[in-house]
Amino acid sequence: MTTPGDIMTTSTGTAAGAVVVDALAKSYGGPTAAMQDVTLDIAPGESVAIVGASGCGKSTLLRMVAGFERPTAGRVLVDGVPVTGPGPDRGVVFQDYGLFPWLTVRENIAYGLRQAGASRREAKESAAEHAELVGLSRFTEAYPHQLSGGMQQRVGIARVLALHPSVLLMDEPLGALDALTRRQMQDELAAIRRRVGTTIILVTHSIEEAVYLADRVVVMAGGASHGVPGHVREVVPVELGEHRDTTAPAFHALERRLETLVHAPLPATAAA
Ligand SMILES: Nc1ncnc2c1ncn2[C@@H]1O[C@H](COP(=O)(O)OP(=O)(O)OP(=O)(O)O)[C@@H](O)[C@H]1O
Repeated sequence: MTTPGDIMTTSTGTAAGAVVVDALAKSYGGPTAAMQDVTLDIAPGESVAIVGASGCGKSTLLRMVAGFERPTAGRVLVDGVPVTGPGPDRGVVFQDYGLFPWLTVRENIAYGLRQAGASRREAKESAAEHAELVGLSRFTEAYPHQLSGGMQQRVGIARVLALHPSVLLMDEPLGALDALTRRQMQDELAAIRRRVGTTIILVTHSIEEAVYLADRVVVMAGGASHGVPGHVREVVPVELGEHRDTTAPAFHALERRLETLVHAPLPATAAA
């Protein structure tokens, strides 16, 4: 079995985790499509945050990459392979941890591994390694209700990472946490990312979180309820190095630029 620090490769030996979103569209049948013509090229190991006003299609995009929903048009490719449904190459972390309350931390992390065919011993060892990766070595025998929200989400992340996805998809993973825990978990996510090197696509309402964690921030706009299909307004690179200081002037300047982009009005002609 691979360990948390291993770099994943495809069967051709190239680094895994390349995501191509190609002219993606989704309509739920209303007068305006939820999303239209969304194209993104995400490199292996890249961390991309998706931000935008409510209803612009962030979660819809993530669900289509996850394979939970089929696009109306366009396609998603992961390492060159079209996404036709959920798959082990993509791990999904949701806001509501989704842990089994009757299983311990170790059992929760091991569960997916056992389902994927790992032996009891392999699953146990890997669960212990991944509990350590997220700083929960001392809590492997605890049950979810004995843990704080932040700790439960760490279990949720460890459980997904134990399956060694080449792409980690996260929809507001820290949204249910208080501000202080959220900040700690952002540090944790940044550290995990440096260690594991998985491609990350993160949907967040927090511009600060996006600037803190991402290599690029995708700003989406529009949405069915705005009368304009959801679309990519701009993709902004975050060139602030590996260890970021949220109090630095350059950090604030980028936050302000992104806030302005997120809240910019839709073109009058398009919205008409
Ligand atoms: N299952 C569904 N059936 C019908 N409409 C849907 C469905 N899921 C999403 N939509 C619509 O698609 C649009 C995009 O929704 P989505 O949840 O992707 O937006 P979002 O940017 O993630 O929003 P938020 O920031 O509020 O979570 C919205 O207008 C929403 O009402």
